[in-house]
Amino acid sequence: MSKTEVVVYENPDLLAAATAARLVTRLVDVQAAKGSASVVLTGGGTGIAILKELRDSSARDALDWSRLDVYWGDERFVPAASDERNEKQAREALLDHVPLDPKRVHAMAPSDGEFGDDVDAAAAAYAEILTADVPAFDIMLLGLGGEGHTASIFPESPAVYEKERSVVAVRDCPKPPPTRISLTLPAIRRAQDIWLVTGGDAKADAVAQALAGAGEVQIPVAGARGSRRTLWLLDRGSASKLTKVYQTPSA
Ligand SMILES: O=C1O[C@H](COP(=O)(O)O)[C@@H](O)[C@H](O)[C@H]1O
Repeated sequence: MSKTEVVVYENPDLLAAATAARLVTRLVDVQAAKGSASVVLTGGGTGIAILKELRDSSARDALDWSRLDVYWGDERFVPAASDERNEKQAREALLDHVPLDPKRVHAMAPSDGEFGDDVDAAAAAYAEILTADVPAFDIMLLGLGGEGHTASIFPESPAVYEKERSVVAVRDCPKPPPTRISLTLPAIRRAQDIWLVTGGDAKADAVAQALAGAGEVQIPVAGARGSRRTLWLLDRGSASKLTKVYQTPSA
């Protein structure tokens, strides 16, 4: 039976630092148990702050980076060199600073890559990678938007209704850039552990609605559940509209 837990940190810096520490610990445990581990990265302010914290932490050396598979939950479909790309931000924050096996870093294609501007082909290619490689992700990090999107699944958009495909092209996103690639909710639910990481008052309504059991069509993040565990990692701002009292580690 999958568990849902909520941890609230004092501020966004502590949220990022504590999540980085938790991430390296969990990945080391998974590697010890299975030999290798997989992680799905998110873009966004908190997601990238966690990666920077991990880069600056001496604990990162506890992980065997060569036995880690890295995937993304979503990507902005822009040129490879664009600062908007989640992959580029993640590389600068962490991936270029640790000894990963390049063959195990599974980025989604950019708009000037092998599929050119064919976002459907790029999404289908990523789905192929997942079919070949991934029975279940070990840990998936996901952010969320104030209107309830997660990955690039926006409220009431075609992606939120997808039941068959694991990866879809997303067009006309309300948040720029408009064209993206995203895992779907069925693919997200293939993760053992989902960690929903977000900070700031602007996320408070979406967090409260998702945890109160909102429908995933209106609040897509409500549909993000891990098969083993769903862990919400929040700061005081993003948790400010929760009515129940949750675990708050002291600063
Ligand atoms: O565009 C995106 O936004 C969300 C949330 O980002 P934030 O900066 O508001 O925290 C992120 O989860 C997603 O990966 C990204 O593509």
